[in-house]
Amino acid sequence: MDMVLRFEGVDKSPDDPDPWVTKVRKGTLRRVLAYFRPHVGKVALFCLVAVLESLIVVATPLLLKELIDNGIVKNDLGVVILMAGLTAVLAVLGAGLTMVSGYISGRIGEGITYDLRVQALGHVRRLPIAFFTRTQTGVLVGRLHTELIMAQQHFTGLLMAATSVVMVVVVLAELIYLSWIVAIVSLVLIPIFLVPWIRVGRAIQRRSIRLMDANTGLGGLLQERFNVQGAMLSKLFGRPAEEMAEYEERAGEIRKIGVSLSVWGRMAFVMMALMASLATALVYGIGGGLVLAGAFELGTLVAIATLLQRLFGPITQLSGMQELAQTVVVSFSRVFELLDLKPLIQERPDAIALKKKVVPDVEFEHVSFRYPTADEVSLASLEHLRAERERSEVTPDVLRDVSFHAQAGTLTALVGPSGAGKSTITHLVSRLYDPNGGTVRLGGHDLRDLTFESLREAVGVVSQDAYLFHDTIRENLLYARPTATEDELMEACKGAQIRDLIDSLPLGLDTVTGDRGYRMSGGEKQRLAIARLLLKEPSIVVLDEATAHLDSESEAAVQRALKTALHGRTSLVIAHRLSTIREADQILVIDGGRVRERGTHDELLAQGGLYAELYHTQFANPAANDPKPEIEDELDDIEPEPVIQHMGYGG
Ligand SMILES: Nc1ncnc2c1ncn2[C@@H]1O[C@H](COP(=O)(O)OP(=O)(O)OP(=O)(O)O)[C@@H](O)[C@H]1O
Repeated sequence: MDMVLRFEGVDKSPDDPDPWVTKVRKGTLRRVLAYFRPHVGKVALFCLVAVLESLIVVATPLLLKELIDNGIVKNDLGVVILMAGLTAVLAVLGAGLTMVSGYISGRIGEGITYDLRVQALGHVRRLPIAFFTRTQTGVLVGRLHTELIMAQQHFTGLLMAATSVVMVVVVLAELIYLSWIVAIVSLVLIPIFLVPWIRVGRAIQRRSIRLMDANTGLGGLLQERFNVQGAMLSKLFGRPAEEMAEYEERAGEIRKIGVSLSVWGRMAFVMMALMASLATALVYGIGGGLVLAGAFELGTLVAIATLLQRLFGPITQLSGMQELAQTVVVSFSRVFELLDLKPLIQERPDAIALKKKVVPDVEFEHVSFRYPTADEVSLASLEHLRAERERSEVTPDVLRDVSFHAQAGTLTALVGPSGAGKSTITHLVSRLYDPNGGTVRLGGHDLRDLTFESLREAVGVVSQDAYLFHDTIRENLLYARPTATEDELMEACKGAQIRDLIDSLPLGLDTVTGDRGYRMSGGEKQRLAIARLLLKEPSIVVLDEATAHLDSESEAAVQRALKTALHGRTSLVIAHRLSTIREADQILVIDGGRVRERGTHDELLAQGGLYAELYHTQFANPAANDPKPEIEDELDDIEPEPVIQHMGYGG
């Protein structure tokens, strides 16, 4: 416990700042130890092997004493051969036991890291989307992966070093047995040496954390810049010289900390070696005098000298243990930080499942919402650029008193300026966020009363920039329904108007989509996303129509696909296309987080309000002024049509 408290007190200096985030909390050590519980049997076996190893180590000097005093000095070859043989046998046995203890410590270390990793992954998976919107992906991956590997390595090293404790105790006991004077001298020297070592240990610990942070930070930056979108932005807008300079600066920082860590580590080693040499010289001086005075025999001095080598070796390891233990505790505490983040959105223990096969209605009742603050959803250490003042800054309300009712099986179109809150409304329907006030209901149930599983099954989402995994088309589709047969996959592709494309590809469904689907066009990706939706068969569809102009063929295909996707479902569509808006059972005009107007296309036009104004502004725009604004209902005749770019407000 002391150790943990000491970490908290690590001094900060301008040139050697603490990492600004990781705090090792009181109780962390106890928490780390709790992970040992399932591995108690292996730990006991490990201790037993450690004791056996120590006994072998201390038996060797006794054999040497016997060999010298009763063999060489008394000229007895039999004793010499027997003792030498026994020493060799013990050496082989000791080597075998060291291998066994290495295996067991590996099993314990890996086992504990496995438990922690699985727990952390499960927890992060449950965190709300707000966490992921704030977190730098690479840094999160670093925390869950690289840092855990480091923790595991240090942890296994720590277990190995733990055998030193047993060794030191046994060696000291034998020293006392052989000569209490020499034992006392050794005992006095150890604390004198360990005091300066504590300072060295702290310096090493500070640098280890900074190194971990710097490595994770660079990893995060690389992940961001080297994914397809990042690489594209960088190629189009990037300033290679400046970017390279940034990489160099970060890599240079890592080099600087690494060199400093290496120097401090070497200093620790030198201190230990010096201590061992000085102590050995001292003991030989005192012991030699005692042999000359006839206080003990030559064999005893050699045994003591041998033992001392065995004592300072484990002490060196023990001192390294402090650094290792600190690093392990810090590494664990970085994962604990994540585990301690309470998911803002949780399933109630008594949550009920939404009825299957029944298409529910969607109702918003006086809903207000603001996006959560940084402190509510994420960790500063995972957002490398988060400003201190932003942490608890309350964000403004994005939705204010929003009420509407989307009848089961109908189409509701959301229109309005960019930033009005349309996407936010759709996020609340799939419970990516909970409202701060009011209620969102599906089929008459408050969303917060429903099980996650039934909600996931009921609501299907197609976003503007449909995300595809870097995998085959088949795997991307099966993600929605792993049990789907080949026929069902092809049927869904047909419904989504993507079948012809797939048939034309040499590898068909086994074509790889590329990172984030970058090898598919915008329209193709959206149709694949629709196929995925059709396989999922949700009763509610949340859709963000593409704003980008598609060519006439893609346009018509997407619209046909949508027609299939929305049929018989309750749909909430962020609409950009006139045909969708005209077909909607109700249009909600969202502005400034409120529902300003509602009604059908004709009703709203007749009202002559905001919708009418925006509609006319849009179509007064020559670029968007299609010669045939009247879209025929017969989908086969669909022509490219005006895209309502957020009703004239841009975006
Ligand atoms: N994760 C977030 N955290 C904080 N604020 C957000 C977040 N997402 C959106 N906002 C803010 O909420 C407001 C509403 O955004 P929303 O995405 O709902 O608008 P929208 O009407 O869908 O706009 P667009 O048509 O441009 O997509 C905006 O001011 C936006 O900046």
